[in-house]
Amino acid sequence: MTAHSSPARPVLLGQNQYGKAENRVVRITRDGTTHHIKDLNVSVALSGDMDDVHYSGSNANVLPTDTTKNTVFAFAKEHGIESAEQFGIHLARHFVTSQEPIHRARIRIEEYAWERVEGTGADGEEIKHSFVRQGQETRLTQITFDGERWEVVSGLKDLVVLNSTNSEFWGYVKDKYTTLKETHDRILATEVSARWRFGWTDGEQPAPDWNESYEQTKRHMLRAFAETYSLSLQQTLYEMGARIIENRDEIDEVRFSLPNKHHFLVDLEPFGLKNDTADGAVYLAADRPYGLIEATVLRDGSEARIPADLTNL
Ligand SMILES: O=c1[nH]c(=O)c2[nH]c(=O)[nH]c2[nH]1
Repeated sequence: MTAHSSPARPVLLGQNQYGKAENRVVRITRDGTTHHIKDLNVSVALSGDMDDVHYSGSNANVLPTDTTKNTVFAFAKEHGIESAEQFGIHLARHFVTSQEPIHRARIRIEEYAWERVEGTGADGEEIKHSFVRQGQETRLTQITFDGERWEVVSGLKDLVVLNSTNSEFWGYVKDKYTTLKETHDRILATEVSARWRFGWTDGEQPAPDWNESYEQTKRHMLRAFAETYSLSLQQTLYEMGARIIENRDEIDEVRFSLPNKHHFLVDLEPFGLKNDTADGAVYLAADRPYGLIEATVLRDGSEARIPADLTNL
C-alpha cells in the first residue's frame, strides 16, 4: 500500500479500511413446518482508492457503509446462506468487482450454531421450529446454611433459545407514542436466566439428586418454550415456570429474567425483494435495547424468596 502525502503537511495516510461491522443477520428457511436457521455476524471491511475521502472529504469513491449492510441482508434473502464461507466469498467478490475504487474486501463472519429443541405441537406432530443455541448455558447454584436450615437455589444463565414461528404480539395498549406494529407471526428469542429454589431445607431429610434435577428442570423448561404457542413472552415465561413446578416436586419457586431478543424483519422492498415470514425471511437480530420480562412462578402455598434482581444471586 502506497501512502500519499497531503499537500503542505508533513503527514501521511497509512493503511485504511472501512465498512459496516457486526451485521447480525438471521435467515430462516421454511420447508413446510420444518424450519432451518442460519445466524451470522458479518463484518465488512473495504479498502482501495480512499485517499481523497481522508485528505479532502470527497466521498466520490465511497460506497456507504450503510450500503454494505443492506447488501449483506439482501444477499441473505436473494441467494440464501449455504455456508459462511460461500456467503463471504460472494460478498467479497461483489464489492471488489462492482466498485472500481474498491480493490480489497475483507469479510469476517462468526456463525452461531443452533440445535433443535424437542417438543410436540398441539397437532401431535414433532416441533421443527424451536432451537437452542449451541455453546449453551452456565449452570449456577447458591447454598445457604445457618447451622440449622439449608436453602439451595440453583439455576442457569446464557441459555439462548429461539422459536421461528408460533409467536404473536397484538392487542396491547396503544398511546400516542406507540409505533409498534401488531404481529401474528414473529421470531421469539430469549437468553434464559433462571433460578429455582428447592423445598429441601432439613439436612436430616434425603437431598434431591441434584444432577438429575438440573437436567430434568432444563428439559421441562425447554420443552415448554418449544410447545407454547406464544401470545407474549410473559405468557411463555409463565408456562416455562408452571411446567417446572408441575413436574419437579423438589422445586417450589422459579424466577426468570428473559430479555426479548428482538428480530426485526428487514425492509428489502427498495431492492425489489419481498421479505415476509411466510416465505422464509431475513431478520436483523438487534442486541439493544431489549424488552426485559421478569417474573416468579410459585408452587401454591410457597413463599417467594428468590430476589427480584437475579444479578444479586
Ligand atoms: O412478548 C412481548 N411482550 C411485551 O411486553 C412486549 N412489548 C413489546 O414492545 N414487544 C413485546 N413482546
